[in-house]
Amino acid sequence: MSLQIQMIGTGSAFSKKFYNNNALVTCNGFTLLVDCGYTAPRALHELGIEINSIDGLFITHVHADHVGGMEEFAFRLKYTYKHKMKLFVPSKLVDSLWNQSLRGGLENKTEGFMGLGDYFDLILVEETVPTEIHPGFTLELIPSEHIPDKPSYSIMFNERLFYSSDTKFNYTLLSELSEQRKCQYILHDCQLSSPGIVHACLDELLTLPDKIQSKVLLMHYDDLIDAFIGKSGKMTFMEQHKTYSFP
Ligand SMILES: Nc1ccn([C@@H]2O[C@@H]3COP(=O)(O)O[C@H]3[C@H]2O)c(=O)n1
Ligand SMILES: [Zn+2]
Ligand SMILES: [Zn+2]
Repeated sequence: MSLQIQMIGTGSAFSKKFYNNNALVTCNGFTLLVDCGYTAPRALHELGIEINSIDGLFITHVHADHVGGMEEFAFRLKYTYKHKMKLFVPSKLVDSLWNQSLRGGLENKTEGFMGLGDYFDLILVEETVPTEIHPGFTLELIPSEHIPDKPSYSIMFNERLFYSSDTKFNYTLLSELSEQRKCQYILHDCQLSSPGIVHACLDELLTLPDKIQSKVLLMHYDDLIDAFIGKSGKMTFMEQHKTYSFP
């Protein structure tokens, strides 16, 4: 089943030129928003995409550029659209997503809104087993190395497209995905300057063999991108708002 991906933003956490690195992934008529950062509501508004036209939301980890738009989503879904969107959350993230990121704004004891399930149709997702979220549309959580002791996930879609979200560079994983698992496409975060520290940086990604690089699309980059065009080997920088098709 083919996938279409539109990055509603391609920026790093502190970019002032690009929106947060969040993606609309569509397969077989189902549109999933991967991450909902603090710029997501504006980015969607500029694209003319109504929140309630999105079928589901998936969260990779609890940094604000990935979850900071969720309070607005929750309030508008409840009060404007009167609709519970499907919210797919890795089970290890549920507690911190509510108690450490969203509870301050969303808890309402008077109305009895005491958890994510009061705003969303909450669906827990487990690691390392492909989960069918819609007929023909699967995702598999791959724990990523990002911040020590803070769970974060990359995703394998339909067993052939790897979406890193935020992760340090992992040559072994990318080789295995490409060679053993026959992964066809790799969408990877890319910090332009070295060292990466909590992200993969361009210098590290350039150590991949050409065969793997040619599968790689780069995202989550900072505002100095213009100086790096033409310096990314066989890898391609994704463009914000463009829709990419993956047959
Ligand atoms: N040790 C760390 C931890 C975090 N950071 C920055 O904080 C950002 C949080 O969102 P992000 O997209 O994961 O990118 C992180 C780093 O820019 C960082 O630069 N060094
Ligand atoms: Zn990020
Ligand atoms: Zn992060």
